[in-house]
Amino acid sequence: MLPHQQCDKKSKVLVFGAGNFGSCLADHLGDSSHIVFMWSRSENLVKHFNQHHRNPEVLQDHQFAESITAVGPEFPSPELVQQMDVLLFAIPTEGVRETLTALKPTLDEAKLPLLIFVNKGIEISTRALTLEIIADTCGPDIAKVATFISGPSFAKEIVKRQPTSVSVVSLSPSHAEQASQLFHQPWFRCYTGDDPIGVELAGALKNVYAIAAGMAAGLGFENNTRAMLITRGLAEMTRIGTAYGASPLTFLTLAGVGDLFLTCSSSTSRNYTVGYRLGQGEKLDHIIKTLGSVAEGVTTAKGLKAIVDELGVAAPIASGVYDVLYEGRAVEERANELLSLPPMSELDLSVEGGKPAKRLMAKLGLDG
Ligand SMILES: NC(=O)C1=CN([C@@H]2O[C@H](COP(=O)(O)OP(=O)(O)OC[C@H]3O[C@@H](n4cnc5c(N)ncnc54)[C@H](O)[C@@H]3O)[C@@H](O)[C@H]2O)C=CC1
Ligand SMILES: O=C(CO)COP(=O)(O)O
Repeated sequence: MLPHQQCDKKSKVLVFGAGNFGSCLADHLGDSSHIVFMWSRSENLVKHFNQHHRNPEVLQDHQFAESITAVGPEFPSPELVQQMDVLLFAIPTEGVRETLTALKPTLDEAKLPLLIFVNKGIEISTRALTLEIIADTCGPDIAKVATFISGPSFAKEIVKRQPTSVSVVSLSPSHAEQASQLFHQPWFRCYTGDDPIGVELAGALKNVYAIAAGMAAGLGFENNTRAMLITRGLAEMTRIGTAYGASPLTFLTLAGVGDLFLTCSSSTSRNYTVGYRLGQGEKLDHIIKTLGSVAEGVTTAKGLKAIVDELGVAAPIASGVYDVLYEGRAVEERANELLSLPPMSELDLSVEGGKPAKRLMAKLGLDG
């Protein structure tokens, strides 16, 4: 196992969310000698974690770094927040607006901590990416320096220090650089970039295609079908992203094809598992109740449908997933419809547009 490199500068980090990814990243930073607080809404989790340095709900076999203190269940106090160098948000996208709204009054803009987001989704009621949620709740100046980490990174492999790489992006290159310095380790390699819209879209959309890949496996289809779904899914993601206003190249990064490949090929993925169980004939409500963790692709499929309709781009796989999740269509029947589509050009990126990204950039006071 590669050793953790200790850092010269100890940062104080508050992690919002003590689920799989929040506790895994808290551990990652705690192990490199940062002082880490982890907020959970569960009183039992907070007590248990502080006594045993184990998370009773997720990653149960892992012994967590001693330098992590769980806090909660009350929302973190202004005194605690104001001491922090870094705030790391590891909660599902549906909880980000509520959390930032509660946090905003305590943020001191003159001494703003580094704000890092790792959620991968689209807010269902507004179709907003997290960049927009940040602008709405905290203002454009804070959104402009927010940083996003995304890429192929299963929590349960990170805690075992399996070599992993992620994209670290922000509209502000210096903030992406700071976040990269904070997280980078020989076994957790960080690559910086400046297309948060593309990275966010890639991270959210790959979950929908992971559901499709799981459905195909659940129906009994094998490797050729998975490769087809990954490749056509990538073409579809890139087409949607380009029409949205993101760079098509972003879909070739760790946050794009890297994460798509990972989650479409492994039953470790919750989204893949949701699809697999649907393909095997289970009902969505039952799957969600028994999954024990969030599968962001389920809500994202709904937000994505609205985005695709607005953009007017072809997204047959995402539409198929939406129809199964929300229109009560049978997986096999909908899959047969997809397979019966006429032949088409393989690389159709000739989409005009970029309106949603221009709208979002205008909200931030930046040219689209
Ligand atoms: N698990 C993984 O390997 C990875 C997960 N992610 C992303 O990280 C985000 C979190 O995922 P996980 O930790 O795996 O999910 P999880 O289901 O294991 O944990 C979610 C955590 O967020 C908390 N939470 C839920 N709603 C909340 C709200 N409204 N306000 C405050 N806290 C709330 C839950 O109590 C729980 O502590 C998701 O967007 C996921 O796509 C990203 C990369 C890898
Ligand atoms: O995003 C992930 C790994 O990069 C986790 O995927 P799931 O949410 O499908 O488990």
